[in-house]
Amino acid sequence: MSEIKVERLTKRFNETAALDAVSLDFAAGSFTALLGPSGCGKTTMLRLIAGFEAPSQGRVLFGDELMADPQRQVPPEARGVGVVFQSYALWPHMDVAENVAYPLKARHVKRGEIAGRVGAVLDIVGLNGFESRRIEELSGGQRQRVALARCLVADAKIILFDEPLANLDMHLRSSMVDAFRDIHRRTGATIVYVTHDQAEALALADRVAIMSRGKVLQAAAPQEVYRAPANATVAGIVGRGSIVGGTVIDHAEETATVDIAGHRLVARSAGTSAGPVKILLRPEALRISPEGMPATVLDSVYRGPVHEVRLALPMPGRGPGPGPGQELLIDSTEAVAVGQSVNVAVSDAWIIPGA
Ligand SMILES: Nc1ncnc2c1ncn2[C@@H]1O[C@H](COP(=O)(O)OP(=O)(O)OP(=O)(O)O)[C@@H](O)[C@H]1O
Repeated sequence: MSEIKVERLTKRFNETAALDAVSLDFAAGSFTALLGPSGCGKTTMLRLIAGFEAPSQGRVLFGDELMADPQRQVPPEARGVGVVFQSYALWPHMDVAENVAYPLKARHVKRGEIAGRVGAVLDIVGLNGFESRRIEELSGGQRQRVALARCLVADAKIILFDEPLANLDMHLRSSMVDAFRDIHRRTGATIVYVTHDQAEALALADRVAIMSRGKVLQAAAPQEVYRAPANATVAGIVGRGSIVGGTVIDHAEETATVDIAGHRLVARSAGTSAGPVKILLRPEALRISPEGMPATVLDSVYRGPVHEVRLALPMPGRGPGPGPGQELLIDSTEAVAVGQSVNVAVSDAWIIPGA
């Protein structure tokens, strides 16, 4: 059963639709990341689910129960939803245990039970032994863990996260990614997680909903949005890669032979396609090799384990050489010189639907 269902959900602020007729189901126990550029409507969607905003049109349901339509809204505190924001919103004058216990005290849970539940969630977030620490004595990552524990202690079936790791440094972020995966496993909660960090979204979620301008463009497993983006906008939001023009020579059901700058290769395809198409080539599917698509090195930047190399494809009818033609991005383990002629072997290509 769907734990959360949004139906043609629209939120307008003045003239602009921050959310534009979005329909999406969130299965019980699923972990969905809302991913997209700044201003695309991620936070608005979360706030409508939490009950901090009312819909302009459409509905929010939890199971069969109506939470909100333009006329009626169940107040946030009656929705039984846990919310964790980027700012931790902790009580500075309380210690860790008091902060975490707060939602239970507000509900008049018995003192003996509170201690046990606070201990259990501090264990989950790795803050055992920090019970009597003051908030100001904690690092940013520890504060976020306290906020997480305070949310978990209430045992909500639905937990909403709005960029919870945005204030943390890279090292802490990756350790928190592990903590979130663990929390999802242990609680089985239905999680909706807003981020503009695609690495975080792909690593954490079992489904990624790609948003742009108030719409959900694709909602699918991380591997699917990466390998088979539904359109050019999704391809641009998720992962690195090049989108090049080509022509379909011949097609089967799920593949097609395409011509890219005079070179033929087989690409995956969502259905039959013909004529000019746009093809997505991911850097890891391209390799400099003795044979393959001819190209010329435009630029090379060392990025740790690999050189990120920009290549120019030959212009049709002009032969190889740099020009205002199409470009490829590849990761090369070997250094290459600008201006060098190379060949590129392609192990995977995707014809972008409708592009
Ligand atoms: N209270 C408000 N009043 C007016 N406009 C708003 C309000 N809240 C959001 N908006 C507008 O709605 C659009 C979507 O905003 P939203 O905060 O949902 O985006 P977002 O995807 O979460 O962005 P970010 O990643 O920057 O947080 C933006 O254009 C924003 O300016």
